[in-house]
Amino acid sequence: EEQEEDMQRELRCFLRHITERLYLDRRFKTFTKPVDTVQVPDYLQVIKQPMDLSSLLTNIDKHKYITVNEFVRDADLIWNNALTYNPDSATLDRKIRHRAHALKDALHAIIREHLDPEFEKACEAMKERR
Ligand SMILES: CC(=O)c1csc(NC(=O)C2C[NH2+]C2)n1
Repeated sequence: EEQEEDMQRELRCFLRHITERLYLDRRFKTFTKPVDTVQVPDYLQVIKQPMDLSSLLTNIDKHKYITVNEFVRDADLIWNNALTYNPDSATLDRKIRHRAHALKDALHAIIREHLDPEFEKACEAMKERR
């Protein structure tokens, strides 16, 4: 009903704020768009669930996430995929892994700083009711 729609609108606003903060951070430029599988042809053999910051924004606007936890599961794919695809000691791999860890830390710091646990509980309760 009405207050549930208000809560979901507030959730989408919160998730957009997080995603836009990360999108604007120059360290995370490599994570803003889907990996170009023409330039990186073996990417989809290695990574089964690609994710990126622009896709998160699209998903938010398509009402894919009704709890913060569902959003975090997709957001965690971004940096986890980068660790998986870049395991070597080569300089570029290490640079991307460093950025992946920075993305993980920034994502979870913003959530810890801004998320009211009672709000997430209310979203989870609504998910159970549906
Ligand atoms: C987004 C992401 O994880 C990504 C984009 S390119 C890349 N890695 C490379 O191009 C090579 C360095 N060893 C493979 N990783």
